[in-house]
Amino acid sequence: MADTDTPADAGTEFDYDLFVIGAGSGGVRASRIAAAHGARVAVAEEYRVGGTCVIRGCVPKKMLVYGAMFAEELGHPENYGWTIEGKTFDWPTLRDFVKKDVDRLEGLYGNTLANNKVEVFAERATIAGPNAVKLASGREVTAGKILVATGCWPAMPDFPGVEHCITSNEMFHLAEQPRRLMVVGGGYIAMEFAGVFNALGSEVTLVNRTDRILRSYDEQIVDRMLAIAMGRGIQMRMHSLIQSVEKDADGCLHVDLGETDKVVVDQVLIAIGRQPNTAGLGLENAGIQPGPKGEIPVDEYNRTTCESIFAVGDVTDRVQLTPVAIREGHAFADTQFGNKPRTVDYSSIPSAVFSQPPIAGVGLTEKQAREQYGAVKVYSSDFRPMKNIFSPHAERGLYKMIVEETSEKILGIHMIGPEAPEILQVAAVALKAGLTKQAFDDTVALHPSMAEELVLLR
Ligand SMILES: Cc1cc2nc3c(=O)[nH]c(=O)nc-3n(C[C@H](O)[C@H](O)[C@H](O)COP(=O)(O)OP(=O)(O)OC[C@H]3O[C@@H](n4cnc5c(N)ncnc54)[C@H](O)[C@@H]3O)c2cc1C
Ligand SMILES: NC(=O)c1ccc[n+]([C@@H]2O[C@H](COP(=O)([O-])OP(=O)(O)OC[C@H]3O[C@@H](n4cnc5c(N)ncnc54)[C@H](O)[C@@H]3O)[C@@H](O)[C@H]2O)c1
Repeated sequence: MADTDTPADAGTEFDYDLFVIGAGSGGVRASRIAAAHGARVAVAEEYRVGGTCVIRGCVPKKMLVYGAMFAEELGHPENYGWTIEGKTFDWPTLRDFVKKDVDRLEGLYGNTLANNKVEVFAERATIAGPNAVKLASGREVTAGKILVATGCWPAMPDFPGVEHCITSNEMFHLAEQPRRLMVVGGGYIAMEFAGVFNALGSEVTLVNRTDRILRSYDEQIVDRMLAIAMGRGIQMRMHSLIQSVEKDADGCLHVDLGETDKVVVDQVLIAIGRQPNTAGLGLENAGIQPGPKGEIPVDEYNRTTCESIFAVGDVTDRVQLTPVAIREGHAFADTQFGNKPRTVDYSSIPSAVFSQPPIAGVGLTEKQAREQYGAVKVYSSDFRPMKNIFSPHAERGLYKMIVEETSEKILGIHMIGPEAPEILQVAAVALKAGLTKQAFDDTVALHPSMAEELVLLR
């Protein structure tokens, strides 16, 4: 791996000091910060500035989640004293409202790059050599350093008729709301879209190859999630794999799950993970050997085996989350162009699944804590959130805190319930700061709130 303290290329030996491939979360942050440090920066984007998070990930997804939450509230207006005649839901209206905001954000990201004097090439770029980039237009440019921030792409299984299935990319552009939606996978994307479309009134079937979903989350929390999802009408087909999909003349999809019956749906969403975007990227032109999933191997300073080439974000297959890609891009720019060598701390990264209701967690799950520490203590609160009193669903929230047995140092916090991600973000500070359960006990409850359950854990 190359040195960390290589100074920015000040001369004009190259067209740019830095060429970034991919204007997503990691690439935009790296471009902006490197330019602020005085580097001459260009970035190439083959689709839309903003990348997955802004254009077809976190942001439009969260807006659809708000749509689902609104539908949920509208489902039981009478307890609030409202009578609403002629309620109807129009998917294209929600879809187009989300699209409009994505367009607005894309513009803001473009402005940020322009304001920082980052040159944007709206085209695909590939690596032509250690200091050379080839653009789709045929033009070749040179740079002192190249940063690969090309992200990931949805993985697709291989079965007859897979071409009739779609990925999360297409979910934001559907012409019609699917009356019957099949979701394949048991991860983030599967649970989030299953929750959204179930709340919007689609019949949702989730197909998962094992009996576990959301593997990185606390099992008890996930079990609660599964029970709630089934209670809300999501059909769970565990230990199932699609054998084939056939499309009939009406456009309906007949899905063979290898069982006696075929399930007929309007759309099949494949959400089985995302693979690094390195195919045809020209890594071989710089002697970089991708890893088994196609990822670019890097060290803690985001250095590849080629000393002028770096990589950040999903393409490195470390942690596929926006805030992590942003931190990596920032640390790279500070290290290489700001004379401030920095690495990213990957410990205790909080995360959430924006399902209905959401799940959030930080630190070790109960199982992981028992494996690592042997004896641990688990405090929990299993409660019916006051908000749910208005709802026909008698759903209960569950908060768990896992602590070291003797010191009671917090090892993990896990939650399911309304607004869990909002509450967990703050609780994660306590875990990161190395606090003990006593600090929570010492804090007076803020009543009435759901968050107060965290200082009342037993
Ligand atoms: C549906 C969905 C929901 C998500 N929700 C969340 C969430 O709630 N919270 C969260 O933290 N994370 C979420 N994520 C993950 C998050 O979006 C990614 O971790 C993050 O966007 C990674 O940033 P990146 O910079 O590595 O890559 P990206 O943001 O994917 O950016 C890569 C960019 O490179 C471009 N590109 C690729 N190859 C080339 C090339 N050769 N030339 C030019 N341009 C190229 C691509 O078009 C893309 O714009 C979600 C992802 C998806 C798919
Ligand atoms: N809220 C968030 O932060 C958020 C939301 C969406 C996506 N993301 C990021 O994007 C990544 C990708 O999301 P995802 O949901 O596609 O992946 P994931 O890794 O979360 O889940 C993939 C699921 O597909 C299953 N699977 C894998 N291969 C399979 C196969 N061949 N056949 C059937 N099932 C298979 C896995 O067992 C797993 O349940 C996530 O890992 C996450 O980092 C984050």
